[in-house]
Amino acid sequence: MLLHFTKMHGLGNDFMVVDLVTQRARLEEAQIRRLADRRFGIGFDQLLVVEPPRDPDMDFRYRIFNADGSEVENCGNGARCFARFVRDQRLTHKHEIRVETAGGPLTLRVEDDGQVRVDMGVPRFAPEALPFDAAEDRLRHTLEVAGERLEIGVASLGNPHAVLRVEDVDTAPVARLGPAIEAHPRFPRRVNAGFMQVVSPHEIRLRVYERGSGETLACGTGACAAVACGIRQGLLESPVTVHLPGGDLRIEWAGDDAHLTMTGPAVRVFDGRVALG
Ligand SMILES: N[C@H](CCC[C@H](N)C(=O)O)C(=O)O
Repeated sequence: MLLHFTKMHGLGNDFMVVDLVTQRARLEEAQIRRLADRRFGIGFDQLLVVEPPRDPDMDFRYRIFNADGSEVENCGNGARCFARFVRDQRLTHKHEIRVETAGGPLTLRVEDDGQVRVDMGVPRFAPEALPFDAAEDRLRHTLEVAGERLEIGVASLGNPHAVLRVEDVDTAPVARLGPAIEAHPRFPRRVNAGFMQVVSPHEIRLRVYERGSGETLACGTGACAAVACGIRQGLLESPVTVHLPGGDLRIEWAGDDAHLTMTGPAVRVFDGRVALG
């Protein structure tokens, strides 16, 4: 069968987006890995799947698969592309779209200027929310990794994030420490590893080594996690502009039990069809 898809990106974090509302297909883990391959397949950081909702209060079910085939709880850049896609495909005419994810509900709002604003819910820091093996919630945890003793913040945006403050993201040891943090045994479901440089209380630079995909040009939930940890640690104040290699995101969070919002672009690149072997 031929599966119709759309290639999209959020600040260079790129996606294959598939409508399984009007199409039917079963995508196995090995197939997803093949499709994700940038030489033998279509190539993407994540596969985003649009399905009918299971919860009648929601408009869609939003499923996310990393390039390694693992299904995950959330994808922030993907959420913005999801909102553009379902409107472009006329699966909805709403400007405010409620979606259910494995990590909880999200509200996506397509703004008049074409940017998309996502209500990411309340960031959580308790170790069990990630999960992370630690005795209690702390602003910073000590992590022994690759022969080094690091001080990290941890946060869940539905998916797990470790955030390491660095002096300069350009010289940060992302290639060496990223995989070691991702696979650290204290993160039973692995973790996304963010490297955050504080420019000012309202501005950071960030690189993210993503769980299941490696370093990407941008990570939406990673930007949210870095800002949430930075605000908690007293380093940052809302709103914060996050400069990622692929571009900028605006993150707002009033702290405590307030919902955190992320605003940024969503770009459609091309439509295609692929034979599912
Ligand atoms: N690699 C992430 C999923 C994609 C997150 C990222 N692309 C975003 O924009 O939030 C994880 O395994 O939790």
